[in-house]
Order: sequence, then C-alpha cells, then structure tokens
Amino acid sequence: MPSLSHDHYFDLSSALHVPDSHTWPTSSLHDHPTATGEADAIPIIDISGPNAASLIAACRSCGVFYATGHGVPARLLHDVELQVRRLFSLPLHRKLLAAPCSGSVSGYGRPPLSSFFPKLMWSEGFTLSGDPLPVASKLWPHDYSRFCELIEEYYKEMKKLAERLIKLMLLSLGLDEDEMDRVGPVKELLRATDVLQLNSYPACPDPERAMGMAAHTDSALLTILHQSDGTDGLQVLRDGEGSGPAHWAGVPPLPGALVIIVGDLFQILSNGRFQSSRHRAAVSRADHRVSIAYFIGPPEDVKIGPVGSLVDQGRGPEYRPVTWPEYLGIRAHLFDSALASVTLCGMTEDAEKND
Ligand SMILES: C=C1C[C@]23C[C@@]1(O)CC[C@H]2[C@@]12CCC[C@@](C)(C(=O)O1)[C@H]2[C@@H]3C(=O)O
Ligand SMILES: O=C(O)CCC(=O)C(=O)O
Ligand SMILES: [Fe+2]
Repeated sequence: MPSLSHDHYFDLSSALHVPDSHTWPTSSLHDHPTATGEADAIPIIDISGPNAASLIAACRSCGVFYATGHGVPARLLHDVELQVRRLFSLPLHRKLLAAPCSGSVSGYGRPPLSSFFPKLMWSEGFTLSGDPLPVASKLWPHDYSRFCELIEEYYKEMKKLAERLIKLMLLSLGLDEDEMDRVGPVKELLRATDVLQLNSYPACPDPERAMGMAAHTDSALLTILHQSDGTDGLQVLRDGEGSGPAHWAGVPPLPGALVIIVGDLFQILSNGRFQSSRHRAAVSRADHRVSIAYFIGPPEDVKIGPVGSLVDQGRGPEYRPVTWPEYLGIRAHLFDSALASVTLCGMTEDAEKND
C-alpha cells in the first residue's frame, strides 16, 4: 500500500503558529495589491436567461464569472459539502492511508503545483478521478456508501452543467449548433474526462503569512467551483480590461452561485478569445473554508486546438493542438510557461488591431 510520510505532513487544524515550512515571503503574497473596486465586480450570469451567451461574450477577457440559474440542486451542494467536511475532519493518519496508488491521481496529497513553490500551502486536498470507491473505502472501510453516492450524483450534475456552459461559451464566440457538432467538443463531452479536487483550508493563526493555494491557471477547459458560504478566499488576477493596474480581486462566495473559471485548454480552443484566469486562495484566521473544484477536459485521446472558424477570421492559429494528458505533462515541467510553450507565432497585425 502506498504511504506518505507523516513527517512531511503537518496537522494544520491544530496549529498554534505558522511554521517556517509554511511561511511565504511577503513578496510572493503581495506581488500585486489586493483590491476591491467597482470595476472588479465579478460578472453574475443567469445561464438560464435568454441573453446568457451575449453576457458571457462580454466577460471573455475576465476569465471568471458567477453562474446562477445553473440547475444544480441546492440540496446536493449542501450535502456534498457536508461529506467533504466529514472527509477532512478525519485524523491525519487516516487521510494518509489514501495516498494515490502509482499511475493514479486519485487520493490524498499535495497537488502538482505545490512542487513549483519553495513553501508549503495552508491547505489539504483530495483528488478524485472517476470512481470514488477506492479512495473512500480506505478512509471509511464500513461507511463509504453515502459519500460515494453523493460524489457520483455530483459528477453527473457537473457534467450536465459543463456541457451547457461549453455550448453557451461557443455560441458566444459566434459558432452555431451545426458547427459545434462538426467541431466536436460538445459531442465529445459525452465521454469527457472529469476530475474533482476537494480543497480544505483550515483556520490559520497568521493568514497574512500563509498561502491557501498558490497562483495558477487551471489546465482544463473549464472549472466549476463550489465554495463554502461565508468565508472569502478565492482571488483572481485582474490586469487591464479597464480595471486599472494588475491586482488581485476577491471572488467571495455568492449564495446559490457557482464560480466558472476558464482554463488553458479553453484559451487554446477559442484561439485566445477567452483568457484562462489566474487565481489563488487566501486563508482566514477564524474560519475553515472548503471548496470543490470540478475540472472538465476532453477525452484523453482528443487533441484540442483552435476551432477552425475562429482561425479563419484574419488570424492564424495561435496554439498547436494538444491532448489534456500531453498538456498536463508539459505543465509538470514548465508550469506557468506551459501555455507559452504551445503558442505558435504569426498572429497577423490586422487581427491584433481588430480583436
Ligand atoms: C486533472 C488535473 C488538474 C490538476 C492536475 C490534475 O491531474 C489533478 C489536480 C488538479 C490541480 C488542482 C489544484 C490546482 C492545479 C493547478 C494542481 O496543481 O492540481 C490543478 C491541476 C491543473 O489544473 O492542471
Ligand atoms: O479554493 C479555491 O477557491 C480555489 C481552488 C482552486 O483553484 C483549484 O482547486 O484549482
Ligand atoms: Fe484552480
């Protein structure tokens, strides 16, 4: 059975101070100011409304929006969150039993981005890819069914919603339904790859010196994020788009809404029309925050490249096609420079001026 050494893990929930291993340099915590101004308001889009696609078009460069009217039952969001809290409240030695087996990403451990930073993050995470049973049965050998049932239901609801969102986002780029069928991404989603990341951010004795989740973009097409009510944490980098110099803007929980984050693969698919969103999570002195990130990507063997009709509009393809596993492999080496490494040169001057 795989094991993670206890020595390298630290029980954050009982910590009275932030140890050196988790103390981040001020320069990385304050690389940009954290601000909340009128221009920072994250767009709220009722995706069941008649203008959803045009509203989405308006926030392409922002890379993040709240979705309301999403149809995911509030009861499910509530119950899954309770199960996630139950999961993280297990003692550390039990959670460590669920270290990923070789060749699998599912289990308890540090997410890949952690290896690119010299300090540890003030968070814990479980990654679930596919069937939750192998992980849940290690944690609760006699009592895993409720967790598994809810996670399965959550996957189904999220996949339905992701398909709707991808369709709306493609419509917002001017693609019609016919073209979408030809292009494939929506149809292909019936056998999409999806991954759940369960994040826990225990209350922190010195939140000014700790980092919940370091700055990153998500690699998938889209992330659908549910965050617990009442505790701020998620921040997105706003740069330009009329909101002044680059700064971190808060994305506080909005009751009933889900946060939609554009990933690198959607930036590639849209030939740069949508921008993936750089984001991070801060921690709180008083509250234990949890978040559930659902990542949707193409089937493993499908290459994502710029959609034909978006390439023809006076600009060449900006990216070379990649599969999700291939792109994850590139990120494992290059992290933040992965997108640049699949970028092709040669965007025409006209396109730059007109877009
Ligand atoms: C499918 C995946 C996306 C992810 C890497 C992973 O294999 C499983 C964990 C995911 C996650 C969650 C936290 C942030 C992130 C950047 C990370 O390091 O691990 C994402 C990865 C990603 O989006 O590439
Ligand atoms: O907890 C959050 O708000 C952010 C989580 C996140 O960015 C991720 O899981 O990729
Ligand atoms: Fe993320």
